[in-house]
Amino acid sequence: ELDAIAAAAAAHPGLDVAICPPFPLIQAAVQRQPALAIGAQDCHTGTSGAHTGDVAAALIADVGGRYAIVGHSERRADHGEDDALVRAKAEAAIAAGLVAIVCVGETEAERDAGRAVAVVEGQLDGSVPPAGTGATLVVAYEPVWAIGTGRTPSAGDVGEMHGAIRARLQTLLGGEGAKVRILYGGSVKPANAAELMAVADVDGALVGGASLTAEQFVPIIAGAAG
Ligand SMILES: O=C(CO)COP(=O)(O)O
Repeated sequence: ELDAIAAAAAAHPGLDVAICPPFPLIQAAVQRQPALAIGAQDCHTGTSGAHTGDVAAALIADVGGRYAIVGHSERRADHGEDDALVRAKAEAAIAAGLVAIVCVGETEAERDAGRAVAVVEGQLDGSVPPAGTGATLVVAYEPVWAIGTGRTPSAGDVGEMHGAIRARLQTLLGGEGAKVRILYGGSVKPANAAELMAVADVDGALVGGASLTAEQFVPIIAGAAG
């Protein structure tokens, strides 16, 4: 699968394609496809010390990783990660030379209550590193209720949220906030990728299930390339 994905990435040099496998597979993925960007699904906040089971951002960089996803909703839910911890992880990733992909997104109850934009703005305020730049920071909007469910927000709702995220990033980061790429994630599939990627301020996708097979991920790469 990785070979076919790497070939598709090479065929679209204007697009940044990255694969973020579980920790034990990062080094093997880098060695197999050195030209394909590989990243991690998490990282630790610290640079040294005794933290058994945690993986330092510098170690991810050492084995050739280039990205770290931080604050994924599953980390926030399964491990109680709050905004301050997510920000500390993002800062550690950036300090190690990685690009930090900071995830935000509302639950279904929060959306039903009309609080989706306010919730995401609050997550951005708490988790975006103040020194983030267009080169070091990516934000991924992933509504929790859309992850792995086959459901996606309407293009209108995605546009509203990404516009709000852009505005907040510009408030938080000034001019760099205009350069930070904002990904949409949650049930991105070959059939909906092009439509979602065409929405204003959607600069890419964070793909879960459909990234596991080249059969599904390669058409998403093509859809993102337009
Ligand atoms: O959480 C996700 C990516 O990190 C999205 O997962 P799915 O694409 O499987 O919905």
